[in-house]
Amino acid sequence: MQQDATPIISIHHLGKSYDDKVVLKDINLTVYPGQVIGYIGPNGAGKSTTVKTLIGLITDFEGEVNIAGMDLRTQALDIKKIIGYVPENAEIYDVLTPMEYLNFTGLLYGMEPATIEERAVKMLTAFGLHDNRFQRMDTFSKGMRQKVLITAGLLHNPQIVILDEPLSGLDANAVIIVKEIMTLLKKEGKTIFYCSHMMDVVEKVSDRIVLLNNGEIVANATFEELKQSEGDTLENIFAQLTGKENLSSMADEFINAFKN
Ligand SMILES: Nc1ncnc2c1ncn2[C@@H]1O[C@H](COP(=O)(O)OP(=O)(O)OP(=O)(O)O)[C@@H](O)[C@H]1O
Repeated sequence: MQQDATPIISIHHLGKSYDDKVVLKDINLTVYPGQVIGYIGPNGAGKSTTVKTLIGLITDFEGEVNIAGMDLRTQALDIKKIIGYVPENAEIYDVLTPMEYLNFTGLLYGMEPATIEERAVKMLTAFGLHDNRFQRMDTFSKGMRQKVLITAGLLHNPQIVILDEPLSGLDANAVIIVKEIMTLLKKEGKTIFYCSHMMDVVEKVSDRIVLLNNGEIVANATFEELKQSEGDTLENIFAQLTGKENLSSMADEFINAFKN
């Protein structure tokens, strides 16, 4: 798709270690404008580390990252302006109300207060939080907080949207809304980098699936291409490529712990 366009994200030989533990090894990835990348991998594979690098939180990486023609090492602040990031878990300022929090976030992005107000009300209403918009968030459920985080990540209408397990804690209706939001953002030409363990959603929304295992990319293809070479469902492909084909015997082993 759009192979002749200029890439919006180019990652060359990205590496990252925590002390002497190597977490990302020679990651090479090219993402074109308007693509939805499903970035998947087992727990601890290095997905969040990749994302934290792309959004400029991790600076001591090896290799080169270029985003929208800007070098991540020297132009991180400009890059941050065009990225929207929704983390899986965040320390939300829960003594604030959603409107206060979104106002704070929007102002950090240099948005006009009137635009923040208008957009925040519309987005919160779409998520069913209109009546909660002036309540302190310390009483909110995980899903309600997640809805506020998603709103905060998208408020400035970013060109690139990075979602790290955004569906965490959301109820079934909210999952449908977020999937639909992703589809609409894609239609608007946004580039989406989507990390998730929810294989059914990744399978449906991604143009390209990138599978990370032990800090290395072990697959980078469309779902159709993966199906032809690796298996019928993304769950099976995932198990095959991450060397975990004996999942039921692992479950047996777990339950056997109760037996003498
Ligand atoms: N701040 C840190 N200091 C030391 N090690 C870390 C740190 N953050 C992550 N790691 C390690 O790096 C590896 C990759 O972690 P990362 O969070 O990127 O994985 P992930 O693929 O996002 O996993 P999950 O699916 O469980 O969220 C793990 O072994 C983790 O223990």
